[in-house]
Amino acid sequence: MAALTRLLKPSHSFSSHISYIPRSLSTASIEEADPRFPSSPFSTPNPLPPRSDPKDRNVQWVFLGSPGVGKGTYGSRLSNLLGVPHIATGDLVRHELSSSGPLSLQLAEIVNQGKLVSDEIIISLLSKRLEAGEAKGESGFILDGFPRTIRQAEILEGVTEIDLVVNLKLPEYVLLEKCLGRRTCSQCGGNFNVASINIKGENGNPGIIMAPLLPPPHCASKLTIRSDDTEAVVKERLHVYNEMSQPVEEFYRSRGKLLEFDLPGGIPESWPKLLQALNLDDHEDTQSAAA
Ligand SMILES: Nc1ncnc2c1ncn2[C@@H]1O[C@H](COP(=O)(O)OP(=O)(O)O)[C@@H](O)[C@H]1O
Repeated sequence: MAALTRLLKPSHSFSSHISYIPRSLSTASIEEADPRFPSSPFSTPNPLPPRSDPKDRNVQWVFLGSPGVGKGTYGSRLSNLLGVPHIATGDLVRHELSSSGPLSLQLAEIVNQGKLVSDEIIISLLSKRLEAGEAKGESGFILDGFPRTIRQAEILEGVTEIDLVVNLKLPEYVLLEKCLGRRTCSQCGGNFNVASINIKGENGNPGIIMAPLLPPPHCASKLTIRSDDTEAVVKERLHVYNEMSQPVEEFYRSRGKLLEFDLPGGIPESWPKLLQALNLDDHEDTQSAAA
């Protein structure tokens, strides 16, 4: 329980917000060095070695990347494949926003300006989510949208061992289009994207083609747009990412945990390559997951 005790020390500014750290975010493996990840800084992490069943892997992964890059898309696909929960702090924030709880007005103002919610609030929401998952017997996770500040990364580092951090990357001009094209079905919760991206390569920069991910007819009349997916707010979120979250990439790079992944295109092009980069292309489940 060493890590938990450390986190809950009265001197720690988060002590009043973290009432519980699930076992998966607490003790055991912290003190043991993980031989999969060499300690030398700037080394490229070696994703998990192939094993017979991806669901045995119980991963603790983080997805980093700018708004619109596809953290949710690929995080949730991998969560299905690996049988671990996909926990997106943006979803936790939106869930809180949609409730009439005391936090919702405060959160609406922050989110609709494209700013970051305070570390205290986000850790409190995440702790509650992990606690609920632990009670249901969840173990392992794919974290999406957390950590987003060095402070969040340090706190996470203090309580658990992150196996791998996947840094998804797309050129900035594509990110804006992708955010503005996002749609969610208010009935089934399905996520779609109406943006059609076809940028020719020039001046040594590669071109990129991303076909839209269109909703089926029964969702078409029920599509919603996130209130923070307006041009001005997306630009601010991209700016905030560069200022506050890009240093988190370096935090993990220097610990040898960062796997850089440049998306080569849309889902059909990117998903098989991502599986390959993660050593997950060896299992039959990947075929059905790709469908
Ligand atoms: N780890 C976090 N720290 C602070 N704020 C967060 C965090 N995760 C989500 N948020 C808040 O929720 C909003 C939506 O998050 P998310 O859905 O991850 O958006 P994005 O598309 O920008 O990656 C963010 O703009 C921010 O206000």
